[in-house]
Amino acid sequence: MPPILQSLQQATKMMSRRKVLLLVLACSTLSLLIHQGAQLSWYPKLFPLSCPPLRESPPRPKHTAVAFLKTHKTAGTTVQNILFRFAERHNLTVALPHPSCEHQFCYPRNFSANFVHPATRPPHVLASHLRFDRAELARLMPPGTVYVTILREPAAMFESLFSYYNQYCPAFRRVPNASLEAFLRAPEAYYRAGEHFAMFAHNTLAYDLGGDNERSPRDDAAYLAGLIRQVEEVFSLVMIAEYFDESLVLLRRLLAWDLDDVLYAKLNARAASSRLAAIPAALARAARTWNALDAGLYDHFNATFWRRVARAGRACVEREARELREARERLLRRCFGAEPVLRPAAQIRTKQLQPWQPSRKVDIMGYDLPSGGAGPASEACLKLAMPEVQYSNYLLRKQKRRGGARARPEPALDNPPPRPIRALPRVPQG
Ligand SMILES: Nc1ncnc2c1ncn2[C@@H]1O[C@H](COP(=O)(O)OS(=O)(=O)O)[C@@H](OP(=O)(O)O)[C@H]1O
Repeated sequence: MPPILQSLQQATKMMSRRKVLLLVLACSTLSLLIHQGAQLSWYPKLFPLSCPPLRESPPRPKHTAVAFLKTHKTAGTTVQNILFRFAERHNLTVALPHPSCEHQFCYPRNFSANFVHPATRPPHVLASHLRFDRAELARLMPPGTVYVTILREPAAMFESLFSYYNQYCPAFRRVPNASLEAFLRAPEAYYRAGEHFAMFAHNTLAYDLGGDNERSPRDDAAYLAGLIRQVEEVFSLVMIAEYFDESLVLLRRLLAWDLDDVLYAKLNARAASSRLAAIPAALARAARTWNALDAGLYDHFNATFWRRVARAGRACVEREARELREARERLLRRCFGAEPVLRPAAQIRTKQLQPWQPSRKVDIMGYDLPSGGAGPASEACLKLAMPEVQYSNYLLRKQKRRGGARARPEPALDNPPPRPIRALPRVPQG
């Protein structure tokens, strides 16, 4: 036996059984603390990898001035729904588009504060689609507004855009058999910069962020770097759709909200039959090459996201994300029955919960309330699963009533935009 083991054996013999037991107990407690991140006040100082306690003392007040840039096909509707419900619970004003902008702030035009319905000004919260314009948002939002947004892996996002906007975007309509592969094999054959809704077919993230979606980082690396810098200057948090729960943990910490404030139901998801089960690697590469600006933005902010998670303490963020998932599952069961399922619009009886369907070829799923649902709990459940169009209309009506704007006719916009995509749910069959 090596000498070191011999001396260890001797030392052990010298200790009483009780001391050994105490040592084992102390080691296990220490290991448990490291893995579970127990919320003891001395814990963060002792283990710098952990995160600050859940309950801050003295508690920071919840931050209520929030502008969420709702980028396209990035889980933005789910985030918007969280913000709408938070605003309602805390009696906050939500900026909503003028009716001639439909439920978007006249996208794809650059945002203007004039697109905001007067009955929804001055707002605390803004969360509807728009093309980012820093100065115009600063004109509208109160000082101290926290700006947040969300990005999604560009190949997955492009597959979603291609399917969702297939009937609206001319670049996609030209492609034979609505084949994503055919488009990505020769995008230039179908794409015309500057035509209607072209931004849904090329670097949509960059466009939504107010950038020039026709720039190529291959020819102009400085442009991407500049766009990243501008985003970093304004946005306090860039969430990542693939890590949605972790993103919400960072969001609720940034805003000093409770975990309950960020519970959600997944909204605007396509049915499995309307999506590619997996994007082949070659197709994903082609999607990233075509959307190189978006790929550069995503790669950068995905990296900064994980640096942020590390700063908050990865174990802590994961633990909170787990708590969030558990609380969310309990809430979904309470609202939508023992086995809550996403259903196609045709199977949703509650009209307010039928999601808008972009075409006959794409099914967007939603939840339904169990029959006979009534009372205040079901009101909260209704809002939890309410699609964007219905929730925006509901909030506008409510805020107009609150502002006493009922009797007045809608003010006209000076320069009304072309009508955006029709925002009506497809009539359910049967
Ligand atoms: N929580 C959560 N986590 C991950 N992904 C989610 C989540 N909620 C929604 N989604 C997916 O986001 C897609 C819809 O995005 P948006 O709501 O931003 O679309 S829209 O631009 O408002 O039409 C849509 O993607 P596809 O199904 O691939 O189309 C949703 O499935």
